[in-house]
Amino acid sequence: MENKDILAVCDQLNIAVKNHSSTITEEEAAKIRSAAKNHPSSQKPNQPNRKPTAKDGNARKPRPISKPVKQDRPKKQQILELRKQPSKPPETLASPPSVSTADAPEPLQAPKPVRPEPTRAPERPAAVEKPAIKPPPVAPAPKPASPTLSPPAPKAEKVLTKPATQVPEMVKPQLLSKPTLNTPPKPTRPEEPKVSPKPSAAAPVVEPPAKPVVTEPPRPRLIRPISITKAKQQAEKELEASTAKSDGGDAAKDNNDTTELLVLKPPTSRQKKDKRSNKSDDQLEDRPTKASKASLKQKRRTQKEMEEDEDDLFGADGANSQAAVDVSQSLVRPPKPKSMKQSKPTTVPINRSPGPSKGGNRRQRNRYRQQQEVEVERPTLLTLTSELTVQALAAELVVPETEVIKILFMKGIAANINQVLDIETATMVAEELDCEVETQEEESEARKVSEMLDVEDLEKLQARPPVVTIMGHVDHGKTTLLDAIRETKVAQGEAGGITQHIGAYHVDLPHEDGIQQVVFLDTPGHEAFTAMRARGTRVTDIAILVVAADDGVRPQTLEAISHARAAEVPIIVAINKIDKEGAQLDRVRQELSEHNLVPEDWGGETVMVPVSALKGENLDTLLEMVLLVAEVEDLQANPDRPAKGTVIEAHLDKAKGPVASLLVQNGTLRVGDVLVAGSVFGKVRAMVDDRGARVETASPSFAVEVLGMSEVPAAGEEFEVFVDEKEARSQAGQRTDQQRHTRLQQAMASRRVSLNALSEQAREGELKELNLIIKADVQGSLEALLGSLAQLPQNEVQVRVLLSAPGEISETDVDLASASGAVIIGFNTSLASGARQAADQAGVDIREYDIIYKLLEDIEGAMEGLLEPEFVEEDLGEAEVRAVFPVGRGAIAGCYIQSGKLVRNCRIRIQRGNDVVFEGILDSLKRMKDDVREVNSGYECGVGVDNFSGWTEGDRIEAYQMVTKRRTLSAAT
Ligand SMILES: Nc1nc2c(ncn2[C@@H]2O[C@H](COP(=O)(O)OP(=O)(O)OP(=O)(O)O)[C@@H](O)[C@H]2O)c(=O)[nH]1
Repeated sequence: MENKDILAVCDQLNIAVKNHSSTITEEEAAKIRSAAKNHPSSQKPNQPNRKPTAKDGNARKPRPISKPVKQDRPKKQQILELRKQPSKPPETLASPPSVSTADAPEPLQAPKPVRPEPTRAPERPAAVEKPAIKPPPVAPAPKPASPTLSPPAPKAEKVLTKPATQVPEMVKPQLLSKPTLNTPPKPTRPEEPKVSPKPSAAAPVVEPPAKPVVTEPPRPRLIRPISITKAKQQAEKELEASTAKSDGGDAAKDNNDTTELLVLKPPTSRQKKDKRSNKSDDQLEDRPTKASKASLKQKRRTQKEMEEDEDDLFGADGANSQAAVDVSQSLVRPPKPKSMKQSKPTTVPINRSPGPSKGGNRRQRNRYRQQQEVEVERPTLLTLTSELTVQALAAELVVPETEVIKILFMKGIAANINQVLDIETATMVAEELDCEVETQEEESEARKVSEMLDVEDLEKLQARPPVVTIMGHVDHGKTTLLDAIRETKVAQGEAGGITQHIGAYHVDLPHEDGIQQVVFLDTPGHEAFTAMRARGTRVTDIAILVVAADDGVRPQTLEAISHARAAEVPIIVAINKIDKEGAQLDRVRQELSEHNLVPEDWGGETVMVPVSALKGENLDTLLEMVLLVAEVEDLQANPDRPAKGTVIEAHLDKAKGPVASLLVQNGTLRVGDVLVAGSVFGKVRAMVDDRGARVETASPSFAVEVLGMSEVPAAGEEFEVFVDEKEARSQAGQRTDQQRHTRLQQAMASRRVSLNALSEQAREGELKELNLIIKADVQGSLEALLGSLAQLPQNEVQVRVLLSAPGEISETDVDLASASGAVIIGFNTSLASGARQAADQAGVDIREYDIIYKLLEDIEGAMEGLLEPEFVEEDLGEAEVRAVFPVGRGAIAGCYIQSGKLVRNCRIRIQRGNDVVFEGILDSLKRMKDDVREVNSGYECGVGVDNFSGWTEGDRIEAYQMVTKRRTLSAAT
């Protein structure tokens, strides 16, 4: 029977077969056999239904043989053949016996009869396809189907399997060309085409979660021939159904095609990874639909077409494709050589994208490493505000503690990591590590420390008088100028003629038909008062720089300029002493210009007024300028609030107790106000203005002397009025504790200076200390003194100030001095009762001074007294040897003393020509025959030396003695 007849029989018997290659069971075969016996076709004589072709060739001969046996044998032969197939590749498997007989005649010649029908095989595909569509859908095989279960029709298989195996090659371009590929469901499950045949499967394209789906590797079973075949069938159905649809539909199909092809690509390791993490069953559900369509499309497209697409991808549609490449490359790593080449560059941006990629991790590591490197960078500038431990310093300098300890050790300082270093020592260490150090005090000294105005004040601001500071070099006439302005003679009353502490004076100036107040701060011009001047600048609004016309710009002039600039206040230059003969105005202007103070006359911006303070010349112009600049500055404050300001000066008055000069910078200070200045609590008992008049209030820019402070506050401290007394007290208490702690640290630091910074000298016994207790009238004087002392050379003798405080010298101070071997220095202060007596009893030296120069001189003297004296040669005389007298084993030199004298037991040097032949002690000196102690010049004498007898006439004797000589501090330096 012919195959189609057999298939017809199968159809009748309801045996599910697709074509002649389909596998049937033994039972089904038996049924078919019995049915076939009755089939009409089996009754007909078997005749070939076509003419033998050339291809058939020699098949003619066996035909007669095959005829007789054909009816008996075909079934068995078919089964036998089928059993051999499973192990063969699909193509081989796909060749059923009937087909193989067409190509190879040998089986036909076998003893078992075979029908010659194989020659009709070429016509079969059409017949095969029909039944392939008709059969009910086969349920998806749960396991990979063995080829024996569903050998495909030879032709159909060739069409399908080839593209299937080539898919990875052809797919890539498609994949790359369409971003929609992000969502391709797997078409490799053709068993489920009907589940979701929607072409809209492309929609998920935009959904990021769909991406991982794309990356899913196709399962091995998905490329089973049977699956593809079924997919094809299903796809054909769908094609038929959709041929009438619109172009849009086609487009959708195209998309699906792409997705279909995509999935067939071999998975990459990353895809596998992604799959593990992202895959979901739901996503898998969608695949069959797309797969079926893809299969269909695949069938319709030739490889050539694919390649054309690929070309298009990287051609006309460059932009889009590029984007697609970016996406898809991250998803799949297709092994496709051609497209790989094209897509290589596009992998770069993907690698750059943030994420947990290896590249990203490396970048993170690099960033971390860079951070590490940044952290390791050492600072080049260090700001030190207070002493600190070795550990803290090491941290600041970003070095190991051992490094700091090593540096200290090399300097002769043994320290551990908890050792506290003073700023000086810390600076030394930092400089060793090439790090500059600046101390906070230096930086902030001249700055306006805190803003006096609060936000609430802004609505109630009123004009206030300017606070003017007069600055300049020593003796350039600051006090005289101020004196001239306020028409008093302050300068004459000052000790030593020098201003020694800040004074604040109010001056009423006629201005625009009224009176304008100006507050002047008279700051000292001596170098020692630098700190105080800086403080003066800190509260000032305008600086008057006094420069003597006959002296020009001097070091402290420059210093004053820098302070004014640091405080950002305008500078008015008063060129003083223009009445003097040596006055050179232009020279002063020139010198100032070199320091960026260019006079207005020369096109600059600095107001310069030539004046004579002594003669009162041109002072009006100067004051006019002050008011003008003040106007421009628009100085304001809020008088309707509790006062806030700065302590200008403070001292202890025997009768009045602590007295503080306060400059009110904002608000109004009233008698009865409770205030805290620094750490000092106070309740204003009385207020006195600069003219000695009692006042009840002090408005902004007013300076008053306040009584009622509990202690002497430090000059330069800010003060603030508190509404609540309790709060004020607690605030003061807190600050006191803080200060006590700081003082303690300073005391420790003072001791450490001698122990640490100078430990090397101390070890060698060279270090001496001069312990001092300094009491002064006011805080400002103390600072000036301490500043001056600090400038004394202390490399061999160290000045240690054990105590410095304003007030009179008390018995307690004497006790302290006695215990520590200190000298008490009193500056502008007096002795408390009993102090002198106590000092006499304890043998304590109390020195009192009212001029700073004298004080410093004495201290220098005391320090020099502590210096180790030096031994120096002192020449005694010279003698010439004129005769040599042998005496026993030795010899006596007969000499003539040419200068000075020779003294017995003095040191002598015997010179012969330019050589020194002996150096030692002159043991015997005789005049005539008598031993004498010394012989003067012009006389002859006999000289004997125990260890030397090799005299020669003409030798010269130099006599000298070693004496100690007191050293000066400058020499010691
Ligand atoms: N010829 C002349 N001498 C003046 C003038 N102004 C000041 N002097 C003199 O210069 C000297 C110093 O004057 P002071 O006012 O004490 O100078 P200072 O700058 O305040 O000095 P310190 O307080 O030490 O900083 C005094 O002898 C003054 O008489 C002036 O305009 N002309």
